[in-house]
Formats: sequence, C-alpha cells, structure tokens
Amino acid sequence: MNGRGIFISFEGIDGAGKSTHIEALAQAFRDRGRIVTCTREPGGTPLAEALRTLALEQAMDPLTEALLMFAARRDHLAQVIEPALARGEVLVCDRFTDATFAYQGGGRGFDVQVLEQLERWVQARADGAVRQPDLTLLFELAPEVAAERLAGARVPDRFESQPLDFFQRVARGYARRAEADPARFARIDASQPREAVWAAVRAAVAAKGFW
Ligand SMILES: Nc1ncnc2c1ncn2[C@@H]1O[C@H](COP(=O)(O)OP(=O)(O)OP(=O)(O)O)[C@@H](O)[C@H]1O
Ligand SMILES: Cc1cn([C@H]2C[C@H](O)[C@@H](COP(=O)(O)O)O2)c(=O)[nH]c1=O
Repeated sequence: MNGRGIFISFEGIDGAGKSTHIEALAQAFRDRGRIVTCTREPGGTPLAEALRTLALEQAMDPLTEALLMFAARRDHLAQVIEPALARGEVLVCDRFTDATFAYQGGGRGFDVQVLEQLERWVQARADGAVRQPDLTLLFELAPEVAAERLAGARVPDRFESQPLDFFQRVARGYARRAEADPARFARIDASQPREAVWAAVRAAVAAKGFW
C-alpha cells in the first residue's frame, strides 16, 4: 500500500549519529506497509557516487566543490528522488542540500547567495516550486564529542579530517538553516543515549503525521 510520497533527510556533522538510525526508520515505515528507498548525498546514482569519490578524496577549490555537490544532487533528484516520490514512496536520505549550506557555506565560507541560486536551479520541480524534504532530522552534537565518537573508527576523508573549528562553523551553518525553516526541521539532541535519540526520531516523524 502506497500513500503520498514522503521525503525525509538526516543531517548533522560527521559522527553525530545519523547512520545509526536511518535503517531503523526505514524499517519502521516498511512495518507500516510503506515502500522505502534509503539513499545518500553526495551519491545515490552511479554518476553521483563517482562525483562523491572525487569530492571526498580530491583537493579542489570551494566553487568546484559546491558545483560537484549540486551536480550530484541534480542527477540524484532526476534518477531517484523525484521518481520515488511520484510513486508515493518514502525516501530517506542521508544528507541533502542543508549539508551544502553547512559544509560549503559554513565550513568553507563559500558565498551563501550563490548556493541559494544553485538550490533554486537544481531543485526546481515541474510545478515551479523548489524541492525540499518534508522533514529534516538535524542531529546536534558538540564537535568535540563527535570527533571522539569517530576516533579510530575509520580512515578520515577530506571532510572528516578537518579541524574542530571547521565543524563549529558547519554546526552554525546547520543552525541557521533550521532557524530559517523551523516547520521543516526537527532538532535532535544527539548527545543522548541511542534509545533516547531513537525516541526523538520517532516522535518527530509522528508529529508530522507520517504514521
Ligand atoms: N547516541 C549515541 N551515543 C554514543 N555513541 C553513538 C551514538 N549514536 C551513534 N554513536 C556511535 O558514534 C559513531 C558515529 O555514528 P554514525 O556513524 O551513526 O554517525 P554519522 O552521523 O552517520 O556519521 P557520518 O556522517 O560521518 O557518517 C558510531 O561509532 C556510532 O556507533
Ligand atoms: C551532501 C553533502 C555532503 N558533504 C560532506 C559531508 C560529509 O563529510 C561527506 C559525506 O559523507 P557522509 O559522512 O557519508 O555523510 O560529504 C558536503 O560537504 N556537502 C554536501 O552537500
């Protein structure tokens, strides 16, 4: 049984705990009879995954980095996100455009007005509106704690190896996006134990009337 399409994004600095809950949320929707696609950005299509590898591994200037993120997003929207929503499915995405405003805008200090223009072009829908998630779960955690959680877990990529002040700027970038669109965002205290974080995720989804 399909209902209307639902687009949920997970956001937060690296190590905030997003991935820990994505599959559980997908399963909770499946248990309610929904078809769910779990995907991620940058990535989600063969082309976007190739662009992800470049963005996470190659040195590049901030404009190139921002354009790669939006190029990957455009392909992802066209190939995966819009078709799934048109079929009435649930689409759960590990990061979306808020990450560009947080990492490229906040972290790198790239011009936010340029990002806003790219957002309007890349996310333009057939009806002229700009595609945004129906709900964004923002995992908020002090960068020091996130770094401790990630320490030794894996070889850090080009973003994960940034210093703490980079992630402080990323966190402020996320906070600005949440303040600008409070109806879309659920801000989750990710310093809590996993069970409490999971309860907050479920409560945010229920508050939107998605189940
Ligand atoms: N509430 C929690 N308390 C303590 N540790 C946690 C909690 N949630 C997740 N972790 C642990 O923190 C680490 C990072 O979690 P996770 O991979 O889910 O973060 P993430 O936000 O998806 O990171 P990234 O964006 O870098 O992939 C993992 O080792 C995970 O087990
Ligand atoms: C979508 C998006 C992502 N990033 C950064 C954020 C992360 O460090 C990596 C993706 O890796 P993840 O840990 O698997 O989430 O890419 C970015 O800088 N800009 C973006 O738009």
